[in-house]
Amino acid sequence: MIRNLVNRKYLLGNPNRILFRAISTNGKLVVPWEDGKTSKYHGIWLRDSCQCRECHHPTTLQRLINSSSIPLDISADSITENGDGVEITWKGDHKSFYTYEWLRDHSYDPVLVEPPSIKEVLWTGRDLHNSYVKDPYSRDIPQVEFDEVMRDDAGVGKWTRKIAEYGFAFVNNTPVDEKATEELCKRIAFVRPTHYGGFWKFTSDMAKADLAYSQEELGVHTDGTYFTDQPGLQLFHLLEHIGTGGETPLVDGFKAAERLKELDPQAYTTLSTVPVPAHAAGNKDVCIQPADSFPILMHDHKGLLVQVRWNSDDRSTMREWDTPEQVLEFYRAAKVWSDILSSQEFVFQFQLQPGRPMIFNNLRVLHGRTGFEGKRTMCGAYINRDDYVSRLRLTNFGRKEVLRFL
Ligand SMILES: C[N+](C)(C)CCCC[C@H](N)C(=O)O
Ligand SMILES: O=C(O)CCC(=O)C(=O)O
Repeated sequence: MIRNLVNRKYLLGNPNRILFRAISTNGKLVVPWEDGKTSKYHGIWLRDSCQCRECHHPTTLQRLINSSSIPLDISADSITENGDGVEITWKGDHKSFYTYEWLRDHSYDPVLVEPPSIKEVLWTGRDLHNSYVKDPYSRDIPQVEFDEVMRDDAGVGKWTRKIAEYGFAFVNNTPVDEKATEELCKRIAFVRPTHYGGFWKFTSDMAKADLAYSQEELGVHTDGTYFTDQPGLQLFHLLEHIGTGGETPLVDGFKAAERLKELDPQAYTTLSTVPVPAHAAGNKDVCIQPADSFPILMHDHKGLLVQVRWNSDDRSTMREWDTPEQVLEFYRAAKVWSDILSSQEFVFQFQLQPGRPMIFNNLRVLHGRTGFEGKRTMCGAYINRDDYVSRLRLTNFGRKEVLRFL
């Protein structure tokens, strides 16, 4: 038993029981853990992952060695362990040291430790609507205070956590002006500039050739389906509306996709596979199209739904079909999806208020606008997904915890 490690939160292997075989083409480092699990590591992977100052820049955290210079069948001259980990002396005399904690965190055969994450709280419009109509400031509605967000990173952590859980959040008591709203956005990260500008203010004057700059109704959608890198967050702050209409419907796209999969698995598969082209071409100086046509429901390499890319207005004419039969199936599936998105059960609709901006995850939550009359002025911005998630993790888990899994 490793005395000083017994109370460590990682049940670590008894070093005398490292069943080490010479690291060669087939040899691996094998670490049996106290909890009965056993990790196996390839020699080239270990050498490539050496964390010493020659191989891994201590400040920039970048790799310094040329991975392709490592022999595929690299082997070790010796291996020793101390209470904290394992030292390997490679042929050619380079020494690498791997703490047991690092080995456990980075175990891949099998994966033993998952990085910290925030559990999503999926919702239907009905879940939120009933609370909202009783009290728009109900605890059921994700919201934070402007002052707490502006005050410190704990406030930013609370705000980003709400966005991660619910896909959106209001910010109460925000000064009704562009400057304060832009400063608010920057508490998460720099804004994402596009052909609409960086931090934007817009009204129904067709200043940009896009329906957002009109009084038209906009069905629920995600923005930027025509960008390869769809904007991650979007913030809207209604500065003024003298007139009627202009309500905001929101739908939790992940909850809607869950229902689609239950209701019509074939439709879910169709919308997860058929490539959908998109464009932004109203303004004379741009014709923006993504590097590829992407499906409406996008999954990560583990099959997890991570992005909803749906904007029927911005969808281009679809010319690329696997087979002619796919055409009718796509429109059938899109109708099932659209019916879910517009159903009373799934839509949470409210009127944006000056002083209460709303930010949302544009890769999950769909937004829209009912038609309106009168003078209506909005401001807001996009923020890149990766810049948001970086800020979310650092303010909620702390840098040390986040860096554990690089
Ligand atoms: C937000 N702002 C008014 C600046 C731009 C709106 C862009 C709307 C576009 N049809 C899309 O869905 O991406
Ligand atoms: O005007 C609004 O409330 C929203 C406009 C919109 O949907 C957009 O800018 O994407």
